[in-house]
Amino acid sequence: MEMREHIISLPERIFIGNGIISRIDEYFSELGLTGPFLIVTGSNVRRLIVSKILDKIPADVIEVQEANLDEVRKVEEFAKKHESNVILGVGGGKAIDVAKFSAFELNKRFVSIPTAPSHDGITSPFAAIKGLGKPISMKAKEPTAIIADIDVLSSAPRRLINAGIGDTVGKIVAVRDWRLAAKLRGEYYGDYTASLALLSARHALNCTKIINKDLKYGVRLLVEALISSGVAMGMAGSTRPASGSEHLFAHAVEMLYPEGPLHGELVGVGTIMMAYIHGIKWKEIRKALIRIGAPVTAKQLGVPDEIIIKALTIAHTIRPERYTILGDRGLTWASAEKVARNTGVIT
Ligand SMILES: NC(=O)C1=CN([C@@H]2O[C@H](COP(=O)(O)OP(=O)(O)OC[C@H]3O[C@@H](n4cnc5c(N)ncnc54)[C@H](OP(=O)(O)O)[C@@H]3O)[C@@H](O)[C@H]2O)C=CC1
Ligand SMILES: O=C(CO)COP(=O)(O)O
Ligand SMILES: [Zn+2]
Repeated sequence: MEMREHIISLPERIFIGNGIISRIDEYFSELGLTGPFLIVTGSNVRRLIVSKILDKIPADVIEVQEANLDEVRKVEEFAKKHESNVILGVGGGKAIDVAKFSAFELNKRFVSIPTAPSHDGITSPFAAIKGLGKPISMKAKEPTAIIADIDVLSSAPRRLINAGIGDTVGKIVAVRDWRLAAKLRGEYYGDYTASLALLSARHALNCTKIINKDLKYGVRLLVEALISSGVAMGMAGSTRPASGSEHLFAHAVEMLYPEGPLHGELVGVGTIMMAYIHGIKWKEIRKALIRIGAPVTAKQLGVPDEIIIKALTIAHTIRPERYTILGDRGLTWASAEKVARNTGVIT
């Protein structure tokens, strides 16, 4: 068997616990991280959370609205001008992605401080940046440190927490797609990283039974699942264990309907439909999402039925090199409509 070079990018240190954001100064000196520091964040998170960090360490702050190339360039210019030494991503997936991609391009250290458990980009050395050609993740910098404060993460709006569960249950389909690609196309399949991603999905399903009763414990379980799914991506050297046809559907809707739902909400609904096509436990996944109040229909997503159907028909074109259950030719309009109808996504 030919052994090609395989590089594994993992975080150096993960800090997780209650109220730990106030210990950021200790963590930084433990790791030998010195300023100037640059915080990349969004306007809501700046207002709600960033002052907790500024109380402990001096840092410049820059706000980003979107995870696109213009915002990356803006951050890079600022970082160069202010000679930033460490770039901190503080916020949801977008702020973290812009920070980690800028750190990668500038070869600076990156610290991930998630404020919502809404995505598994917290750990992954990949970033979804718009304007680079395709609406999929690109190689970025692995975090030197992750500071996951459960008090902060569980104070995020419930919709964001539910989105994280949606992003994580998606791994059930992603791993099936990966196995299929290995069988039909001889693609490399990493048993260990696939198992790790599946373990994350199992934790997320379990989380749906706990989170309504014990929010903080549920969020802790979820954050661990998100972190280990990111580790799976870092070990695989690609997003393959964490992204399959359910993500292709989500990316397709994001392209057709940019101001639409959260990433994890779309992945959750995509998982229901792709699990149906795979012939696996789609009803159980749907029930789990309903249990936590996550969207399972086009109406709840706020997306027109036609966009859902259109997205199903174009999903296979987004990443043609990544083989999935959608095959090379994808779904016809009639079959897409049937899938969406039979799974209750449209009525
Ligand atoms: N790199 C990777 O491997 C992965 C990347 N992603 C990417 O991540 C993005 C999705 O991330 P997601 O977090 O859903 O979306 P956003 O980053 O857009 O966050 C959604 C909203 O939540 C707000 N927010 C975040 N934390 C809090 C909080 N504690 N309290 C109140 N509001 C808060 C943000 O505010 P503000 O306006 O301040 O930002 C923003 O308005 C997508 O671009 C997706 O492609 C997803 C999975 C993996
Ligand atoms: O969202 C992701 C994993 O949850 C990343 O996947 P993509 O490579 O499809 O952007
Ligand atoms: Zn995702």
